[in-house]
Amino acid sequence: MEYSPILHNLHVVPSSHVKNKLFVFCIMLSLWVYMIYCCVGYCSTVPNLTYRSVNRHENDSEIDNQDSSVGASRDLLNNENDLDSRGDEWDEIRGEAKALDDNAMSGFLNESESKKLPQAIIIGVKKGGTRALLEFLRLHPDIRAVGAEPHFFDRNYDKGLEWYRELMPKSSEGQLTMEKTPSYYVTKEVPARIYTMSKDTKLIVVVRDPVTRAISDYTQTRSKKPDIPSFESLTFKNISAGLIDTTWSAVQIGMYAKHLERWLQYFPTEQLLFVSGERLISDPAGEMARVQDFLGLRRVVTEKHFHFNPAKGFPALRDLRGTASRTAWGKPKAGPILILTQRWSRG
Ligand SMILES: Nc1ncnc2c1ncn2[C@@H]1O[C@H](COP(=O)(O)OS(=O)(=O)O)[C@@H](OP(=O)(O)O)[C@H]1O
Repeated sequence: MEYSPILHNLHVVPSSHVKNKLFVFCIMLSLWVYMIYCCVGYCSTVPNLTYRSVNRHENDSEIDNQDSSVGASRDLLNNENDLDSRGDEWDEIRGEAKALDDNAMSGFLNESESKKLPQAIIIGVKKGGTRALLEFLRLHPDIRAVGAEPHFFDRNYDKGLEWYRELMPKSSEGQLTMEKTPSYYVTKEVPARIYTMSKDTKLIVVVRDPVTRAISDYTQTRSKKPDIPSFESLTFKNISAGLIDTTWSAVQIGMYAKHLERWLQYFPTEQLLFVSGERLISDPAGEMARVQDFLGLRRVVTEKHFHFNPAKGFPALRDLRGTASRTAWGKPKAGPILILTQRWSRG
């Protein structure tokens, strides 16, 4: 057959044209898939952010409301809107890790991670040292914890378990998901609700001398509302007779044994761990060893993570930048050990 330019055009030129089109189509398809993936990753971070802002707003308006946790008690100390902001303060210290948590690409890099309901919860007590304990635990590579207080089992239960799960950070198999909400311990509905979620939930209570706890609670409120009555007048019905007003919430929260009875109706003692708020200050590594044992974790958080700051009188977190765990997050190994001092204000 003779060479024909017409035939050549019919067979060769159209096929290379189709190839070009296919090539462009593939590139566009890949770009679309990538963009959709990024959007999905971004959206998964949105509920957390939304919750934080909504929660703050709710707390602002609740500041003068009765605290349902202690029933009909007199409550002049409901200033829990402070709690999340202190969480943010700690988050600044852990800024690097938090930024990675919120990064949509971290999900892309580790598809085996998912959000899970907490297997362990710090349930109390308010002003016991719960924030410090949670932040110490967040140093552990096998723990993923939400920084803000979800208040799911006391204030947001009607939102449902899916809502609660969405608040949790992603975790991989073998990692424990945790949260802390100190008002759970004194709220009568909470033990049954946690039991309904999972009867195997591990429960941690940070307790502290009830009198210093009450003073800490009161001091925090007075820094916001200087006009409240004196501590003595709120504590005593009759100061000369030494008669204490047990209807005051600051006193009620400190009646640890009374609240414990409710918990023991649902959970065996082995599932509850009482942590000493005092020892979290005097011997944080020792107390952390107990907590890690209770949670069935390796003792990773040890003396080397703490630095005692004599000026503040509190242990501060030591940021071990450059350790193996940091390099696991893709950070450079070089760099000096930084000692980060935590600014703690009373109240
Ligand atoms: N390492 C470390 N650093 C700073 N503070 C520490 C630490 N360990 C325990 N504490 C004590 O924690 C008290 C605050 O308790 P909470 O975090 O449970 O308060 S809150 O319920 O979340 O508002 C707080 O009480 P006050 O300082 O008396 O207010 C501290 O005494």
